[in-house]
Amino acid sequence: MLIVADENIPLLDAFFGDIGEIRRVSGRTMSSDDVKDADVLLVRSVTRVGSDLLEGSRVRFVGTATIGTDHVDLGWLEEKGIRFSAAPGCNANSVVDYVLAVLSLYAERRALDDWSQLSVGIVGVGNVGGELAEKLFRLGFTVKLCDPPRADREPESENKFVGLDEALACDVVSLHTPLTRDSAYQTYHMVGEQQLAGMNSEQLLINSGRGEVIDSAALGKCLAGANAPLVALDVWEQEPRINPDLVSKVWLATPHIAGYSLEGKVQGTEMIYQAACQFLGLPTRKKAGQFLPEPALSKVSFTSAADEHAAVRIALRACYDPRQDDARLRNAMKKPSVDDRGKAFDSLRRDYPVRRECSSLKVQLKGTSKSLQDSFRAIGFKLKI
Ligand SMILES: NC(=O)c1ccc[n+]([C@@H]2O[C@H](COP(=O)([O-])OP(=O)(O)OC[C@H]3O[C@@H](n4cnc5c(N)ncnc54)[C@H](O)[C@@H]3O)[C@@H](O)[C@H]2O)c1
Ligand SMILES: O=C(O)[C@H](O)[C@H](O)COP(=O)(O)O
Repeated sequence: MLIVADENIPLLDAFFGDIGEIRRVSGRTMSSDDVKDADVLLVRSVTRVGSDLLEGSRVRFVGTATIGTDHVDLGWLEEKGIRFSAAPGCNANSVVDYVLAVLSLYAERRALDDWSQLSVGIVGVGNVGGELAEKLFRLGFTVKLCDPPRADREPESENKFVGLDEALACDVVSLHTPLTRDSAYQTYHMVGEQQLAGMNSEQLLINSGRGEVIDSAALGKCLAGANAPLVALDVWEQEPRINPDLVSKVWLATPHIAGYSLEGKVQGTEMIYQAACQFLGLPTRKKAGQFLPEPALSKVSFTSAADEHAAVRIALRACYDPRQDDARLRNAMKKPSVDDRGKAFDSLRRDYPVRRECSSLKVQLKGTSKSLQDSFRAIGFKLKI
């Protein structure tokens, strides 16, 4: 059996080595020639999967080790009887760590001692947005949830959801929808000129869903004005050839790595391994946990944290600080040509340093209050008291 796989999928040999021969190819440039003899195709989000790639091939199973599926022509696969599986939720905790770290920096920028004074509008309340909401509720934030598909599906939860306008009026707005172009709830350019015009310089807009959910031309114009919101973008239109001018205008710019924790990536591989085994009628013998090493930073200690809010922010950013990724991306954007900048964007992602989730860090607390302990737990840290 031939398995053609994106070379950036971690632990291919460990999970798939005894199932078939593995051919690694570049996900970004994968061609129909690369896959024509394959039985199984394993991708991440940078490979467009549909008739152009697969017509005439032997592929019977396609797995994407990602949450998003906008790169896959699901209708065509179904029509051709090709089994498909994604990895829902695999890196949700990683994205939530990213958003919380951004929030902590924003609270400092606004000189807020207590970050939970901020209201947060979450647009798209699925695996990522739902996990974020849960953590923010536990931390005491005011949270507004916007998810029209769920609001329509769950009429009993009448007061649970708000409209987009109400979510966009919060201090912080975080986008977590899939990219869709042909549904009643289309998200392509969902945040455009009109929505941005309603925001102001006291607000923060975060996008770690898909770049095309924001109209970046409208965003560029808005950011040239005096009353624009602060913006943190992890995802961009036209990746990897993103607009350097937009990078220079946003507050935090990262190269689509919000979901790039080691846990998130390995769980993505594990989930498509499980689905492939089920399709092939094979037993599943391997688990992500077998392959996750002890984190290099496994413990931080606080003895009587005088400033409890600062303690939470310190621990959070000991795990993940988006400013390092921001600096790397800004540096990559100094390359003179579009091609070189695109390559640099992809290199930052391919050579991404090992990053562990907050849940991998043990926080040792001595003489600290119950409310501080609750905050650490809400974020997902393990506690030693
Ligand atoms: N930056 C990253 O590294 C990264 C990592 C993981 C996922 N993502 C992106 O985030 C997206 C969301 O991930 P998820 O795991 O929460 O997906 P999910 O499918 O679990 O949830 C998405 C939610 O968005 C809602 N939604 C759909 N259309 C909407 C609309 N028009 N307005 C408001 N809500 C709408 C859906 O009803 C659903 O509840 C993924 O599709 C992916 O594109 C990015
Ligand atoms: O959809 C996802 O899971 C994320 O966007 C994921 O982190 C994308 O990573 P990539 O496939 O581009 O490596």
